[in-house]
Amino acid sequence: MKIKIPAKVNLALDVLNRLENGYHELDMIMAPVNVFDEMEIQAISPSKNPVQDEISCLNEQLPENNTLSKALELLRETYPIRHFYKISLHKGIPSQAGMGGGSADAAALIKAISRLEGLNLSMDQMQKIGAKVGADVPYCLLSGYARVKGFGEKTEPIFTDWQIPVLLIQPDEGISTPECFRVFDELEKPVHYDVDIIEDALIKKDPALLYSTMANALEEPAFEQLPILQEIKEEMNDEGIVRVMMTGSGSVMMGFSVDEEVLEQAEKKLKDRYPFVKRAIIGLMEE
Ligand SMILES: C[C@](O)(CO)[C@H](O)COP(=O)(O)OP(=O)(O)OC[C@H]1O[C@@H](n2ccc(N)nc2=O)[C@H](O)[C@@H]1O
Ligand SMILES: Nc1ncnc2c1ncn2[C@@H]1O[C@H](COP(=O)(O)OP(=O)(O)OP(=O)(O)O)[C@@H](O)[C@H]1O
Repeated sequence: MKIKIPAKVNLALDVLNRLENGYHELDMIMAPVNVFDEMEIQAISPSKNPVQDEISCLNEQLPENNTLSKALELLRETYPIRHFYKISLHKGIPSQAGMGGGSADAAALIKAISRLEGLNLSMDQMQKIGAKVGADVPYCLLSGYARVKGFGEKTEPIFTDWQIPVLLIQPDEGISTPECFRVFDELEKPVHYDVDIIEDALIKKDPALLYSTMANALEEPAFEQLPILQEIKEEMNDEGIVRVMMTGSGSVMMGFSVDEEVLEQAEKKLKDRYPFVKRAIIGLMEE
């Protein structure tokens, strides 16, 4: 089975509270974007007497304890899984980017194993497993536009078919999510945002309202850690891009303009300056 796995971006991220376990209570709007990982999953024939799953990534080094091995381990602890699997991943979603790459891979694998093993797991069952792998996995299982709360486990679909052009730029350096939250916790006056109004802008498909209200509370701590993000924001503004915001805990910056030509020109100008510069469509899950 071959699967194309879309990334996500955040159109809103408010941090409400620090929870006792060190995690944070969030209020977010997530959306799919047409940047993909590719994954091939095959059951290993019992005639080969397999003793474990074989997970490989063709174009990047994955840590031993990655989101795919974690998802498989949790599935095996909870459900009767009859086969071992050979899984080959090709990463197209940048890492430490705020685009949920590792979480999206885990979500796709949970869905695939449910089908291949005939488990027919419900969304709720899959999200319970997913939440133990990572905070973004429940959203990635749901997919589409969604309001996401709690530490990431409470997901509600947002019904809009808006397709929003965006220019994505990541510098050489990524940002570690725990490190970004650590710096957030040290901020003297964290700012809060009205996420309802951002959701309203999406439902109304109103670019002016969206661009003027969208917000990410992790931008300030991320800019403290990685000042080049502020420079990228200014460079994108200089190219005529009206609104620039970071996704998730960074380090990808998103540039918005209703004039796609502006995004195209900016992409041409900046593509040799940074390792990841890509025009994409938010809301689109196919190529
Ligand atoms: C901030 C976001 O990037 C927004 O999409 C995500 O919610 C983070 O999702 P993720 O990378 O799947 O997160 P996890 O792998 O579960 O957690 C990584 C680390 O991020 C911090 N973390 C994550 C989610 C959350 N609600 N509160 C947190 O404080 C914790 O320090 C945690 O150890
Ligand atoms: N399947 C995976 N794909 C990529 N990285 C993985 C995977 N599993 C574990 N990792 C590790 O997790 C780190 C961050 O992964 P990922 O790309 O998902 O981060 P992110 O962009 O910060 O995600 P998020 O938007 O959820 O915060 C990587 O640097 C890598 O070491």
